[in-house]
Amino acid sequence: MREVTLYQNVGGKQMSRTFRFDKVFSSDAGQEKLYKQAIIPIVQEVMEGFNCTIFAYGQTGTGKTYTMEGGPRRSDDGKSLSAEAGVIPRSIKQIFDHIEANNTDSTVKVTFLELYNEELTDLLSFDDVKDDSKRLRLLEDRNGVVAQGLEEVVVKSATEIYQVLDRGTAKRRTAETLLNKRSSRSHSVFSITIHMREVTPEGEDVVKVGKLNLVDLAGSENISRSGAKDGRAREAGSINQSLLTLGRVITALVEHSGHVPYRDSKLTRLLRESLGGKTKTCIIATIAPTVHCQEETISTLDYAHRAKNIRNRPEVNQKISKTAMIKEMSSEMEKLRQELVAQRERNGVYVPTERYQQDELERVQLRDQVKALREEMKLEREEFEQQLEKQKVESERTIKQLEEKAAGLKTDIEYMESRLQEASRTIHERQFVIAAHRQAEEDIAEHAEALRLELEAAIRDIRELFTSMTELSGMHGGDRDAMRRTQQLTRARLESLSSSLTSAVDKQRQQLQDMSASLLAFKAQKEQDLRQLTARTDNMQTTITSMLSTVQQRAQEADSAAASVLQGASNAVATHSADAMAAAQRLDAATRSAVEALALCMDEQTQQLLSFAQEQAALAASARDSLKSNIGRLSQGFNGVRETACEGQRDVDCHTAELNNEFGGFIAQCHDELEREQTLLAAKIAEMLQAFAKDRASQVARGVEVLQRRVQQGNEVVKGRLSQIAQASTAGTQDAQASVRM
Ligand SMILES: Nc1ncnc2c1ncn2[C@@H]1O[C@H](COP(=O)(O)OP(=O)(O)OP(=O)(O)O)[C@@H](O)[C@H]1O
Repeated sequence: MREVTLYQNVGGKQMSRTFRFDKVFSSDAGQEKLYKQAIIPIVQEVMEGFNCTIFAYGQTGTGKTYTMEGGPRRSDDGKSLSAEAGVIPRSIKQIFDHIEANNTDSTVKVTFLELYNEELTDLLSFDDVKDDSKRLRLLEDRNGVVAQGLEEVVVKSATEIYQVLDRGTAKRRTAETLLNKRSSRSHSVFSITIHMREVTPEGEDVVKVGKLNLVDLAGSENISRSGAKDGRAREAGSINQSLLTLGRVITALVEHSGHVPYRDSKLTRLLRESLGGKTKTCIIATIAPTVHCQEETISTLDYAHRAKNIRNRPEVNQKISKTAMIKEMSSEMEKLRQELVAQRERNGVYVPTERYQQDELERVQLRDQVKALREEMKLEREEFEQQLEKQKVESERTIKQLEEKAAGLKTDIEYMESRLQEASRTIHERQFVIAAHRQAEEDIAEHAEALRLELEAAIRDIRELFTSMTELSGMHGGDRDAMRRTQQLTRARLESLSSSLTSAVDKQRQQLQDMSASLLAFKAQKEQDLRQLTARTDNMQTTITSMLSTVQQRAQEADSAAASVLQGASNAVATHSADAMAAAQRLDAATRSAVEALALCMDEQTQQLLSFAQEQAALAASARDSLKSNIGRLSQGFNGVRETACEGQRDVDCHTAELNNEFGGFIAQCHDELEREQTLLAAKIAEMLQAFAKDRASQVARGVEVLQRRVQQGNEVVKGRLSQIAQASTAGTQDAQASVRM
């Protein structure tokens, strides 16, 4: 079987994807089958002097560890391997079987390390797993990248190697109890190096070297799900870094990019030779054939499929002649001896000439690097200073603008205050006018009282007039004309009195109406003023709020820009310092001290930079704070003025309402009183006229009666006189006749 086909339901459509591999094993394929078909040829190549690497890659729980380590190692008989034994024990067995079968003179060395959080732990050392100082460092030597101080355990039999393996696994488990499920998130590399002695056809003794790396990678889903849980951010990030870099390295190798980012993670640095190098590499991709793991399965298959396209250039390791080997070992022994002597005497460390020269070369390179770093730092510092200067200028400009706006606001506030004063002056004036109106009202009331008195006096005069008229009428029965004139005169005076009273009332009403109208206009004016004041207040508040938010935003921007520049500088310095420190560790004590001095100098510069940046940040913060406090004060002042304005307005409203009430009552009262007085006056006048008319009629009737009586009396007198005259004339006639007769 060489294919994996994945069926997916995409938008209701059944789709399938097929991946081709060298070999595919179903879930029921046992450990033995996999080993026989896939691993045996690789281990054989190792025995031929090749370097080979076997990776287990896949989602957590899909069987990477099971494939590499397997279940119980021993079968029930305790001699052979169990059916569940994985790739590692089986490879060990194959190697030792081969050695024994060929009776090869050989040395087998094993190393076992774990990479967790970008930190290397030697699983075979007896150091405490919690001791951070015992973490391994990666160094590059002429054989490639090696973990400095990694314990290489020489083993003589498969049983011994199993014990070593168990020790490493136990140590890994101890670490796992410290951090739950650590194995899912760590990578482990178990390496077996075999030195095999051979005799060439020429009869030369040579040593053949083969190396097998067995790598159990962290769960691949950590790539996509990393960072999802807060507590694991850094840890997952590191796994990401290693797995992602592995992915990127694979992509770069497949696409034949110029740059392959091996140096971006410890895993890829460590396995550099296994990826696109001289090593033969096999990837075992483990998957879970369930629907809910579909996404991860596709990703794993994709990953493995891409990796399949990497073309390594396997080369058999150069065989070392026995003489060379002895020479190398002697020089190594000499080196160790010198080191031991130096250690004993504590007067330095022995360094072989070649190593010294290399170190010297590295020192020179490092010096150049440091110089370049200094230049870079200088440039960064200059750039940082320029940015700070720019920000300072910008902040100053902003502050100036804000100050200008604040000055504008102050002017506005002053203007508001003057408007307020004007309004309170107007209120006083209005109060004065109202007082004057009240005075006028009182005057009018007094005038009305005077008029009333005058009317009473006039009524009294009329009475007197009628009395005199009556007398006159008695005396002069024929003086009707005079009486009529008097009557007309009286009516005219009464009318003029009534009209003057009406005009006084009208005037008073008019004055009251004017006063009401002016009060209403005053109120409307004040309301409009208040509306304008409120609108301006709102505008000013909006402006202040927007100014505050702009200032805060600018300050935040300045802070974040400074922080990012600072962070960038710190990062650069940290990276450079870390690189410099790593390089320094490869040098001798003298070089190290020079580098340390340089590092110190860099630290100082960093400190200077940091303190400078902090100073600038503090300056920016204090400028921002003072600006904030200025604006706060202005805002407070403004609020105070607004409060005062509101209070003034409330007073105005209150006064206006009181005045309205007072005037309403007063006007109503005046109206009532006027109407009552008018009614009373009208009633009195009507009464007077009635009484006057009645009196006059009765007087006239009495006069007529008197006159009639007098006329009768006159008639009777006349009659009596006439009869007397007639009698007298009769008597005279008779006398005359008598005299005549006489
Ligand atoms: N082919 C298999 N046959 C029997 N059991 C298996 C097989 N594959 C995995 N298992 C079992 O499944 C469980 C998980 O497997 P394993 O620990 O090997 O997964 P893993 O991919 O290494 O997980 P992690 O990434 O967490 O280390 C173990 O209990 C293991 O014994």
